Amino acid sequence: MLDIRTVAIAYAAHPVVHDFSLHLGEGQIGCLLGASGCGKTTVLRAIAGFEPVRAGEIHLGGERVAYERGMLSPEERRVGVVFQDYALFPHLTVAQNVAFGLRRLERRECAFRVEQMLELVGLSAMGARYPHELSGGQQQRVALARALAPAPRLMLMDEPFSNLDVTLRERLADEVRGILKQAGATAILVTHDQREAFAIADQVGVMAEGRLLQWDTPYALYHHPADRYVAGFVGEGALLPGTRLGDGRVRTELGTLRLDAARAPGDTDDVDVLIRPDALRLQADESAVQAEVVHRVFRGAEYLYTLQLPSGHHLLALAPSRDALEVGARTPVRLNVDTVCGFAAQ
Ligand SMILES: Nc1ncnc2c1ncn2[C@@H]1O[C@H](COP(=O)(O)OP(=O)(O)OP(=O)(O)O)[C@@H](O)[C@H]1O
Repeated sequence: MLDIRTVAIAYAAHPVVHDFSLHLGEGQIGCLLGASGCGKTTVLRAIAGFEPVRAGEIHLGGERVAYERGMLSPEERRVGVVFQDYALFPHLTVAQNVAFGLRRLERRECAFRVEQMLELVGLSAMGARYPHELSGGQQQRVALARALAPAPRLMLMDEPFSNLDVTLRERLADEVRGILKQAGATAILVTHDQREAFAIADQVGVMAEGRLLQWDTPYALYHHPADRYVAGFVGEGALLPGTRLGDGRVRTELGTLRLDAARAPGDTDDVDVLIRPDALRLQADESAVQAEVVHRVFRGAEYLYTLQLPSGHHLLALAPSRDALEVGARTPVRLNVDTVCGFAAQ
C-alpha cells in the first residue's frame, strides 16, 4: 500500500531526511519512532503531500504520488490525517465534524456513514455534542472517525496521543489499533513514545538524524536490534564486553553464549553483547557470579535493579518486587538466555 523508495527531503538548503525506504502492506499499521528532531514528521508530511521529495519516489496503492520532479496534491492522494491537536472544528457538532469530508455523498448516505463511524469509535451517543463538551480521549476518537469516514487509502497520524495523560496513552493506543484494524485501514503514525509504538504498530521504524535505522516488528526491534543505537533507544538493557571464540560463540563474564547469527558484528574479536533486564535471573544457585545491587527502582510488579559485576560492569535486571533485594545486597546472577546480540566493541 505504501512504498517509499530511497527518498531524500530537505528544507531549503538543509537536508533533513536521507536515503529513506520502507514498505507497508495493506491493512498494516506502521510507526516511526525516534528522538525529537530526527525527521519523523517530515517523512509523514512528504507522504501526505505537504512536502516535496528531492530524490527517490513515494508510491501509494501502486500509484506514484511523489518523485523528484513532481507530486500529487494531498487531496489527490486520498490520505486521512489526524493531527496532534485533533484540529476539530469547534463550531460544528461531533456528527458535523465527522461529516466534513463526506460532502460529496448524498444526505442519507452521509448520515449512515457518520453513524457507522461514530459507532466504530464508541461515540454513537455523542453526535450532537460540541468538541469542547468532550474529554481529550473522546476528541481524539472524533478526529479519528472524521479521518476514516471518507475511507482513505492511508491514515497518517502525527503524535495522536501526545496531548493525553501518560497513563491513558498505552490503553488508547491499543484501542485505536482495534478501531483501525476493524476498519481495515492502513496507517502510519509518528511518536517518540516506544510503549505507544509497541502497543499500536505491526511494524516500527527507528529513525535517527534523518535515517531509518531499522524497520521491523516490535519484537525484532527489542530482541534483535540492528545496531547499538537501536539497542539503546528501544527498551532497557546494558552492554557487556565479550571475546568471540570463532565458532559463533562469545565468552563473557556471565559465561559463554551464542551470538545472534542475524546480527553478526563483523570481523572483530571484541564485542559488546546486549543483555536485556528480562534475560537475568537473580538469587540463582550459589555457584553463579555474585553481583551487588547498586540501585533499584520500584515498578509495581517488579523492581528494576542496577547490578555491579565483580569486573565493575553494570547490568540491569528485572525481578518480582515481592522478593525485594536491598541496595548493597549481593546476589548470584545467571543469564536465562543462551543467544545474545553482539556489536563490534567501541
Ligand atoms: N519548516 C521547516 N523549515 C526548516 N527546518 C525544519 C522545518 N520543519 C522541521 N525542520 C527541521 O527538520 C528537522 C526534522 O524535523 P521534524 O519535525 O521532522 O522532526 P521530528 O522527528 O518530527 O521531531 P519532533 O518529535 O520534535 O516533532 C529538525 O531539525 C527541524 O528543525
